Amino acid sequence: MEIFSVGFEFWKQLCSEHGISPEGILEEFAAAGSDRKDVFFYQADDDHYIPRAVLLDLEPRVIHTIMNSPYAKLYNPENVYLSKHGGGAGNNWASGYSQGEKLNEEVFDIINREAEGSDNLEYNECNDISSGGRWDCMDSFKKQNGESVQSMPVELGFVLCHSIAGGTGSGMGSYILEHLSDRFPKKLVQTYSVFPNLDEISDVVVQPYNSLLTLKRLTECADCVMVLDNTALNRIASDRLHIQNPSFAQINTLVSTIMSASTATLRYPSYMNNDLISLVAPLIPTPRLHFLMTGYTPLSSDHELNAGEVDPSQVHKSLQRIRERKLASFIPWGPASIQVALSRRSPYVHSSHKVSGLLLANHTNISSLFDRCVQQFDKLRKREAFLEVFRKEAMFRDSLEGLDESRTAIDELVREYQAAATQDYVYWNPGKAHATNVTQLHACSNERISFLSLK
Ligand SMILES: Nc1nc2c(ncn2[C@@H]2O[C@H](COP(=O)(O)OP(=O)(O)OP(=O)(O)O)[C@@H](O)[C@H]2O)c(=O)[nH]1
Repeated sequence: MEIFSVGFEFWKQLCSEHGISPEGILEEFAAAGSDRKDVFFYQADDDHYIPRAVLLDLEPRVIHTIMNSPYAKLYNPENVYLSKHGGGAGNNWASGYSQGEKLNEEVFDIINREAEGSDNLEYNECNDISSGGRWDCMDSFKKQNGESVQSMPVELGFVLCHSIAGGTGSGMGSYILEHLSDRFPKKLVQTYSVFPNLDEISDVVVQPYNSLLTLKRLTECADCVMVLDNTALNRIASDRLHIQNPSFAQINTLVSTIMSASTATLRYPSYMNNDLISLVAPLIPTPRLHFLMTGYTPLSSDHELNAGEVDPSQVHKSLQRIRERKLASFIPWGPASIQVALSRRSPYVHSSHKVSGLLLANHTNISSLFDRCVQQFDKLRKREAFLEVFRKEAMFRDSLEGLDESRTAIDELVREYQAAATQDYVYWNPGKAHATNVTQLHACSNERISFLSLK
């Protein structure tokens, strides 16, 4: 199974939450719903919904799997793109990137068509691209639902879902990411990026090279990266859910839960966080430190079961307590930022938990993940291991500078996160050595918790 399954699971989850059948038909029981199906789907006719998605791949296997599944008719066939070459990227970032360059026109024709279509619509949209190597491009409307008298400003954004370790999602993904931010400089680019499981020996030997090359683009070209860490997800599955050797299908169930919960306030709007910008802006006070951690919990104590809906005033009291008692450490150079967004959730998907919560945190400790990636890179690079596959591609034929620049960029990112945990971060200058004693750093964060309550 491949990473595309993450995007596929996401769409399956959205269909079930909005009462849309695998063929894209709105179920009768969902016809009167006040949810915003149009955030992630367009309406072909009264009861037919199509995902705002572009699926791209360099080899046919996964797209064929989808086309042979009950969801074959869900997607717009013009938005499913398979390279004619069909040989994949061989787990090589450079191959994925250079194929992205060659296919640039065809791929961006599809993306542009989606984006233009969105602008022409009366209500606003936000685009989305998902899937490792294959990108779903979804324009998400922020059309106010029927009762509202106000119309919202038109806004377009992209969400990309990919892996950083293989060849297609990382290499071709990097190419698209660079050109997306060039072509749509004012649009928000958010990604769901799958990080490899560093606890196990990967059969992708060049994974550390692929990862740093992609991380550099994620740092420079994305506005917000949701880190989906396979190491952490595997540990959760085995330690907390007691699943020995979890499969990707099991991991992807966790991932699609996080993805759907993190888009819940867009799809079930309330008074705040109902567009992508207001969702991520409070979490990201400085532009490069935009890698977010997620946590999810079904809260199921008796108290919650009897309490029913979350009382916002109680939530705010709890937050105040956290601040007053300093139960969490926050960045010392800015206000302690912890927010809660309450959201409804789908009435069509049964859950035994009355309340569940998604945590989105911008935590300086994320730098330890990048640091591990740098260390893995160094181990290979020092031995000059597996460089010949990169030298085969024109961009690395004469020099491996591009590879080493990525290492420098991520090392700098790690140092910036470390500096952000100190009072004098405001004076931080990437070019200069920072006089921080790393051992004295403590991790701090900016947090947002979404409580999804049943209504
Ligand atoms: N969570 C999750 N991770 C996956 C899945 N499939 C692959 N991965 C991880 O993603 C990385 C490789 O990504 P792939 O999707 O196989 O690679 P690709 O982007 O298709 O690139 P090529 O195979 O070179 O064309 C590895 O770190 C895998 O552990 C999946 O279904 N779920």
